[in-house]
Amino acid sequence: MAGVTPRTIAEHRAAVLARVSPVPAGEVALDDPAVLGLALADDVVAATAVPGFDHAAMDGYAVRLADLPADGTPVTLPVLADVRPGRPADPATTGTGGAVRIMTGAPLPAGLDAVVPVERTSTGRFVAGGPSTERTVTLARQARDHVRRTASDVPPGALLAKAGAPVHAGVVAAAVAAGVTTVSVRRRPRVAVLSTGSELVPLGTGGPGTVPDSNSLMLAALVRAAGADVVRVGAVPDDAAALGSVLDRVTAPGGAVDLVVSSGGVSAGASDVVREVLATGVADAVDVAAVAMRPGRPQALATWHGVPWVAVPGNPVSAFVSTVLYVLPAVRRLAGLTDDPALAVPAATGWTSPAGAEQVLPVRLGPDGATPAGPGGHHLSALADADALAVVPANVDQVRPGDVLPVLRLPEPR
Ligand SMILES: Nc1nc2c(c(=O)[nH]1)N[C@H]1C(S)=C(S)[C@@H](COP(=O)(O)OP(=O)(O)OC[C@H]3O[C@@H](n4cnc5c(N)ncnc54)[C@H](O)[C@@H]3O)O[C@H]1N2
Ligand code: MOO
Repeated sequence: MAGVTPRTIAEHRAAVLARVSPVPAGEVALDDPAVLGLALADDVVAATAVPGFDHAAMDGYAVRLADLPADGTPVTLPVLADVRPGRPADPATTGTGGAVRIMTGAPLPAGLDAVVPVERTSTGRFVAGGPSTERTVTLARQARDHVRRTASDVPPGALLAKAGAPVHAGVVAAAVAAGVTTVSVRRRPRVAVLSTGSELVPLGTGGPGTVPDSNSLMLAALVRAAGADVVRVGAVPDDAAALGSVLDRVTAPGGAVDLVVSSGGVSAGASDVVREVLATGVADAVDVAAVAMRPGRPQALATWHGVPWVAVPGNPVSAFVSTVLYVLPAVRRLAGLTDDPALAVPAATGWTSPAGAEQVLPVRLGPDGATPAGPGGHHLSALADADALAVVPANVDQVRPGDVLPVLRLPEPR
């Protein structure tokens, strides 16, 4: 692409991110499974304390420490009452000079301040479901009080999860326990995915000279894994009018996609339909770029009827790495998720890298670090074996074992 000064990966990513902003937020109940994976639009703060009341941490007998000799001498106490989880402590159990049979999680009766586990008492064990038959119990002071105190885990108002984090099982556990019922989350962004090329045919069809449209399925899988809902258009022929009408349709008001992603048609060929459509005047904010990276040099950005459009090159490995580098951060920003930082991972073996361009290499992560995936290099078979992409700086032409590289993990399938 003559006349275009190559930019860095970071520069192109910044250009992409400048075009997107988070989708709107709304309240969703924490018992709705659809909340899982969505980004928090606000911090989640504890509404109530955890625990909400002083309670027994063991099955046993609640006692008043003042009734037990400090030197550990056993005493025999009358069993005054029986308290169970889920009911408030009966004021009648607020006795002193006796022991109260108590089960784990039950509120500690007022005036009592420790629990002696049943196995350390003369009772030995409780019979499951059995009635309270003990009239007295012999027990001694223990080193620990086995009481979980109000707010000892979470004080009211404590920050449980930050805006930009995804709602996951741990967030649900902490928030629900702390009295939170709904969270403010952003809906999943909607992303239209299409590929361009007159040679492309849908899955399971084809003839001489045709190519299965793997990119639109691959793009859809990555975009979905990153948290978006995908509108997959599939392959569009190398025809500017056809591509223009597909873009008009997916960006029509009410159709409401938040982002369009296309593969192919961005280099200098006679049938490079994206380049052709970008020149028609319908597209705004057109940015045809060359990135000093291998693979994935030709890239383009535009806005179509107000919707941001990221165009990645058609070579399937180029399309894959470009999607991970540029499209997935855009999806995360639209979704309201905080940026996924690169890991710093040592190379487990050495490999060569082109001079003057950042190399984006599919790798496998293991205990010794990153190893080129599959047969190495930019092959589809490497993608099938990869769990991350390593980014080798432009000024490095030989990676040595132990060199620490930025590594982007591929998203888990959803
Ligand atoms: N004269 C130049 N030629 C090329 C340049 C250049 O700068 N000057 N750049 C090269 C680079 S780098 C790349 S990458 C490719 C990208 O070209 P396009 O984005 O226009 O991609 P296509 O030509 O449409 O396709 C390239 C290749 O990938 C196959 N392909 C495309 N789409 C799919 C799909 N959906 N599923 C499976 N395979 C697909 C396609 O059949 C081609 O083989 O341009 C270089 N050329
Ligand atoms: O850089 Mo192209 O993107 O060679 O494959």
